Amino acid sequence: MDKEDSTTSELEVSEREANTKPVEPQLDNEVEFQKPPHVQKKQTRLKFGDQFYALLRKNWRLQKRQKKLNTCQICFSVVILLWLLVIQFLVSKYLNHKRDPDPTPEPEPYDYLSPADIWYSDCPAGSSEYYFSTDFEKLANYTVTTEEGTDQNLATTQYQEFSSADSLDQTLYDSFTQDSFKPAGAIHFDLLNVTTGDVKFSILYNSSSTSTSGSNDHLQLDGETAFLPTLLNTVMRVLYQNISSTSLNIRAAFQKFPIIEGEDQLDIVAYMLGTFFSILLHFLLPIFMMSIVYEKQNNILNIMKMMGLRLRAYWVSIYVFNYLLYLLMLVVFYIFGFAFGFRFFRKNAFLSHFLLFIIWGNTLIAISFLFSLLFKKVRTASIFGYFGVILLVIASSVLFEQLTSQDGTPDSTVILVQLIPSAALYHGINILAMESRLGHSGVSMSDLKLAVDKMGSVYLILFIETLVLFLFFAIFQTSLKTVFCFWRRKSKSKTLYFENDDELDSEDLDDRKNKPTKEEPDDVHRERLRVRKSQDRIRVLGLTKIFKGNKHQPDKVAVNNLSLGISKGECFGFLGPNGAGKTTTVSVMSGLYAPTYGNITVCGYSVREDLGSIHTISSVCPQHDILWDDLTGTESLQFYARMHGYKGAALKERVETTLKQVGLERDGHKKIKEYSGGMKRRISVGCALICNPKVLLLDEPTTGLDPSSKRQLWDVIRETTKDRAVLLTTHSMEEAEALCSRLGIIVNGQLQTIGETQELKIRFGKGFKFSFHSTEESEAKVDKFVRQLMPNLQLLNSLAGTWNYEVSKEGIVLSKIFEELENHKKELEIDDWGISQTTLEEVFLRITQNAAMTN
Ligand SMILES: Nc1ncnc2c1ncn2[C@@H]1O[C@H](COP(=O)(O)OP(=O)(O)OP(=O)(O)O)[C@@H](O)[C@H]1O
Repeated sequence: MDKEDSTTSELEVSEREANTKPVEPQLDNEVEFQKPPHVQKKQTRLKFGDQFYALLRKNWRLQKRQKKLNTCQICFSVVILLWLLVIQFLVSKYLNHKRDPDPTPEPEPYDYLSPADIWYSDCPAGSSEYYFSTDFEKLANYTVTTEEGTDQNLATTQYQEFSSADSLDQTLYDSFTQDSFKPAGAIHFDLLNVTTGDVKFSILYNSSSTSTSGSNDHLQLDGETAFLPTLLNTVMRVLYQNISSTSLNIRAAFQKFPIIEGEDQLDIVAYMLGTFFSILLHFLLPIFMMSIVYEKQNNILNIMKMMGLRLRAYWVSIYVFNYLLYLLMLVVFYIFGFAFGFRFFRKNAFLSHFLLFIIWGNTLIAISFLFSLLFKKVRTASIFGYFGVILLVIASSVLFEQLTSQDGTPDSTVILVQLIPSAALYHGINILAMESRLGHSGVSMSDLKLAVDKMGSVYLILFIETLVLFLFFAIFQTSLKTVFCFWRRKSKSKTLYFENDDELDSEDLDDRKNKPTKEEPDDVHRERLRVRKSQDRIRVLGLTKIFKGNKHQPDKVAVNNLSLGISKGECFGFLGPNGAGKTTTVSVMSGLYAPTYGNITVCGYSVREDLGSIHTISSVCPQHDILWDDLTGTESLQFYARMHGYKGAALKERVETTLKQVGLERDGHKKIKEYSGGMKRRISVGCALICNPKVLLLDEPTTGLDPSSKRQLWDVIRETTKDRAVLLTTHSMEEAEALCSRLGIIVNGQLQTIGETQELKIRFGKGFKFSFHSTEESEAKVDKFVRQLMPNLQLLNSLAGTWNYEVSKEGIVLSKIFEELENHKKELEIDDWGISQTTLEEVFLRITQNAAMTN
């Protein structure tokens, strides 16, 4: 088995084992890492299922709290359906008219017909069924000669004959009142004299439809009569060819079929459904987009990634959750659609529209995923979403109608327009609306061939489009990035990335493109060499992070060849001015960014290869509070705990412990938006602590806190440092002094110094600060006295009787100074005096100023 295979199978086994318990790292030994990182057994990753479940619960909770939006969602469907109902009602009331029954409509006046009027050479041979009211059967046996001269028998046309005109009329009338077969037309002979050539007949036609199946309910007056030529042509051919008299005397009249009682309605709603249902079914698009963009805008997605979120779990959970929302909307849509009695729902087979809507739900989510990549702000996404949806629906329906309204529009054009998914949806709804409008019986799934002919292409097109949209999204979201990273790693790993630390020696540094631009300080260099051989929990090994620039901006080297190590039980203070590269280092450590060069190992796992393992043992508290306003403190903690595999009693206990740890046990039930700034900071630290990490990254955890909250949080950090490696970035020297055993100061991405706090003060402080306060008259005297006492004294400032000096360490004997000053205090009229060591703040300022001067 090769290395890759063995790693995979071990990973699978450990994932299976971890099914029943939260992911707990097993690394807490005295000697933590026996082997070089790249050959260690991989730690299990956070599980997809746990993350999926945590995300689903979180989304559900947030959705439940959006009461206004939920009500709006439900109401919108109902309002649209009600609106259509009102339109139909108004049209019925004011535009439709009642139809009185007429079982025997009067024929129009008879007229003489000449052959030129009735001879249709291209008339198809009729295969429809016709009714005849007289003894016409004998004519059927005569042959008909077509234009081309081939013989055609009238017998191919089915017919039924009746003994009288009345019985024919009655049968036709009944065929409309009962659900029986409906003929296309009938001939009612008043006179048929074969010998004299006198013929008089009425042609009865069903003006409601050209086909026999189209007039189930009642007759309509606007139908076409395309079948007439067939009928008439057949009869006339027979007459001309078989009546023996040379002078034909034909009189014919048209007569409508009998009319049954009813209403002639204009089914205006059927023509509006395409657009209105489309709007309704697009309505969730902006909501889907906004929820995705919200997490992007507030950096929540990035932080979740830093906390170990697997992108696949994230997108699958959004997909499933949004689809459930869509189904919920569909249920409301169906309930009211059926309740309001829309023909669309009643007449078409359920499967015909359900299938369309089910596929469209997927298409909608795919569109929302893709569009959400375009926006960074919720506001822009919502404006674009709402206006865009209406524009999209109207434009696609107008475009579809314009390009396909002509008779004989080629299929290719219809398919081409449907490349816009909204146009395909519009087309599908329109087909079903037209098939179920008044006078039509809807699409029936029992005639599968017909159903597939009508709707098959729409389903197929939407289905393919959905797959393509998801594919595009996957490419834009991940694949390209993965391919790019893989290619970069391949091409650079040889020279820039050292898998085995033993390969690194000082010469390697010079080989690197990111070699130090100037001689690096001794302490920094010593740390670089130390960390290579160390077993520290965090090992930063020659890390360089370069952000790619663009046309207007050059590349930005945020971190430059940084090496440092942090061991268990150590809280390392990472100091530096704004933009120094602290957050970038933390981000690389937690996997948000890949290192450009160099590497970081956490408990032996490399950020380049074992990020999944790193996320099970490390946690980060970001610089800004990234929490969901509508979740409570407890729910926020539950979310991160679930992501790390905690369930049931273990979850409850862990959340309670953490709430207590950060001093929020009484406020867990409050929503985050009701928290003060300090409480938010504490819950953020809680979110980082909830998974009991081996390595804790705290990025300015106390920024913006009042002194008392700050001290409370310090206690939490101090307590938690005991069995963890903690990296703390801060701008507060007081905080660094209170919490950190070692400090590193970074400026412009380069580590300037590293060491223990006290050591740095001694090293970088010029010595001591001396100050005194005296009466105005004696100031000069005291100044002269102290200058004699401490020859290296340098006046910093004098203000309102207080004089401040700096004095170097050389030649200073503190006990002698104390003695002399106390002895002469009264005589010199000194009210107060003091001597103190240089503060960390001064060290920091000195180092950053030096760095600025040398750069
Ligand atoms: N995604 C990014 N793209 C481009 N440049 C970036 C990006 N993130 C950070 N930078 C740049 O990298 C440099 C280091 O930024 P970083 O946020 O790490 O500094 P910092 O020390 O954390 O500062 P602060 O104390 O203000 O948080 C800055 O110049 C910043 O503008």
